[in-house]
Amino acid sequence: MEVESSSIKVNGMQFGYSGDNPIFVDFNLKISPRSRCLLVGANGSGKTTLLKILAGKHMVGGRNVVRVLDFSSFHDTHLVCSGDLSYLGGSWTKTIGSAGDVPLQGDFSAEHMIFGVEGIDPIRREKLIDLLDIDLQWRMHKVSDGQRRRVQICLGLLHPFQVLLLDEVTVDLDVVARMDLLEFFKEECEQRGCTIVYATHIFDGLESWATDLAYIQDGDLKRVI
Ligand SMILES: Nc1ncnc2c1ncn2[C@@H]1O[C@H](COP(=O)(O)OP(=O)(O)OP(=O)(O)O)[C@@H](O)[C@H]1O
Repeated sequence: MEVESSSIKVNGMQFGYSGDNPIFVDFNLKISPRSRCLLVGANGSGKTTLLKILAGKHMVGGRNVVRVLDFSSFHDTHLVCSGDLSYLGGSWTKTIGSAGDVPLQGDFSAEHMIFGVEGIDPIRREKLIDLLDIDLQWRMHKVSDGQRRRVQICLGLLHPFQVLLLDEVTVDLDVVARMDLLEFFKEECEQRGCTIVYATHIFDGLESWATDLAYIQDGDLKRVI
């Protein structure tokens, strides 16, 4: 008998911001382990909203509606606290375990931020600092948007995640950094069996990167490949 396996499963989800019409009505999604899924759709189609729901930032229905690694992404907070589920979005904050949302702007160094995260494999940390070309002496209130973004991405990748949700995070990166990062993501999926969902409007270099493409339109999922 074939055992069904999904890293991400959404079952008949309904969601709208309070007072507004629902964005999703009876929405279903299944993403298998090792997938690199591109999430695409017009502005306002609901990509960010969906990623935030998957990241457990909105309570939607009961425990069985939004499942990540077979847990409820909203109720089972250990998913985020353990680093198994990592979300990198547009805002300049990073959710770090029980510390909650930590701002990424202020008079402190990149080193302070990165080495302040406990329980990290030093080899993985060095690899990410190198990959993202981060100068540990950067002061976070004086760096450029792209430099701050590199630190944010590094923080989001320090724990060896099982599911990674990316919302347009490569937008401030230069071409070389973006390509290196995409290659790193591919290796992570292939070597560690992780799952990545990446919402973007920038398709350069993604032709052979993605294993799945999910297109959202009118609150429905049109799976393309
Ligand atoms: N906090 C909020 N409160 C109320 N409505 C919201 C909120 N955030 C988003 N929306 C609405 O929800 C819909 C989906 O927005 P969302 O940001 O998820 O789209 P998106 O596909 O990520 O768009 P883009 O490609 O422009 O980033 C839009 O109509 C938007 O106006």
